[in-house]
Amino acid sequence: MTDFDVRVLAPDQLREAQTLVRRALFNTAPTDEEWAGLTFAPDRYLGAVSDGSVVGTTYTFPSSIAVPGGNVVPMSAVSRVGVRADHRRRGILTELMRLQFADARQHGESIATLHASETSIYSRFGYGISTFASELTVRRGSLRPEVPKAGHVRLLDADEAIKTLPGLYERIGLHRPGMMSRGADWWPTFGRWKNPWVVVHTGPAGDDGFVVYTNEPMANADNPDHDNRLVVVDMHAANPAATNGMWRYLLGVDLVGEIQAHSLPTDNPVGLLLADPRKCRGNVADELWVRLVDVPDALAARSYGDADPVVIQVEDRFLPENSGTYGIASSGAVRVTGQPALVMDVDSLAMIYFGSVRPSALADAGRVRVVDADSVARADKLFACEQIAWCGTPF
Ligand SMILES: CC(=O)SCCNC(=O)CCNC(=O)[C@H](O)C(C)(C)COP(=O)(O)OP(=O)(O)OC[C@H]1O[C@@H](n2cnc3c(N)ncnc32)[C@H](O)[C@@H]1OP(=O)(O)O
Repeated sequence: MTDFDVRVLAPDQLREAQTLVRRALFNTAPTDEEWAGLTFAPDRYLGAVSDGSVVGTTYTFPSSIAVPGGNVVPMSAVSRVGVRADHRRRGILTELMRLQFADARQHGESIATLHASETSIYSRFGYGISTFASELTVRRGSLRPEVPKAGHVRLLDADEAIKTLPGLYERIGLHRPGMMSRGADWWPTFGRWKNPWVVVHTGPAGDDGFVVYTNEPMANADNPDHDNRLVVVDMHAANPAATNGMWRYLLGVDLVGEIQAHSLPTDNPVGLLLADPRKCRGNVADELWVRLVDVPDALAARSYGDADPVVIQVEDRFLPENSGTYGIASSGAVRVTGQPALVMDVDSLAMIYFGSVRPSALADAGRVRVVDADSVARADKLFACEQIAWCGTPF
């Protein structure tokens, strides 16, 4: 017996919902000005309501995501998950997740993704870490002289930026698995960055990259220079020359003590561009958490490497209709009957889906049960992906 109902929130409940989620994340409630700038995909803000008050929320906007092999498939981009502090641990998020997956299926979205505030929340609902990103800090770095120079950069003001970037992002394209479309539901959230600097790179074929960064003063009693920290929050490039050009620009900005870059692809070239690679320190963090909401559809959407087939058994306690055996072959993936060679939970399947983690690594870690030892190397080849997956879009 629960004392709450989960449902699609009505438009007049959205500000209460937005206030709840901001406060759940220890942020302030939206001001009138902030609220006026927010838009939401219709009927995708879900809530738990108790005694007439919104006590839990989750939202999704429809997007699409590139999967290995180049297909781009409908995807639920999940955010704004929060339960009021006095209503936690009584199953509200669990029921919201159940409703959200049903809603995703109704919209034909076989994949759901999110960025997690904590790693302890989402595995139980079948999400696994599917892409990773580099977080870098460059302290007083300089570019190696031989880095090729081609093209130029220009600074945009806020109005120019919002006119230019949507088209430029589309032109750059979803060229890695894990990259997602940024439609009309994403671009209004660009306002999350206060006073951003926006720089566009132009190469021989036109605009081909952009970087968005903010700055924070670093000066203090021990550091009286007017140094700033540049915080790169969004950076995309169509080609290496654009990446080089934007790093050339960033490293050349005056009054900068350090550059922090969030969420770069793990194969970013920054260390290779620097005269002293040790000026660049960083770590790799979990980026996109993925839920295969409709496992047969999601498995059929991606391509596979060249190896003899493997039968896997998927166990999905939260959405049992996904549980079953699947034949994975270089020609595709379908439901089959028969003995599995590998057995895994659906969150582990999400981890190997974009090729960021190898099945053998999960087997070594005890997360994939191996029935047929010969199948592990074949599964590695089938799920491998030449390009390193990366999303690169915060939401
Ligand atoms: C994509 C995003 O928006 S990320 C932002 C996520 N939101 C936040 O971090 C805001 C602060 N946290 C919250 O609002 C809440 O704690 C939530 C939303 C994470 C969880 O909501 P709840 O309604 O308490 O979750 P619910 O009661 O359904 O919990 C289900 C299970 O998950 C566990 N669980 C839930 N949250 C956590 C957590 N943060 N850490 C560890 N375990 C958790 C519960 O203990 C429970 O386990 P059980 O089934 O073994 O009993």
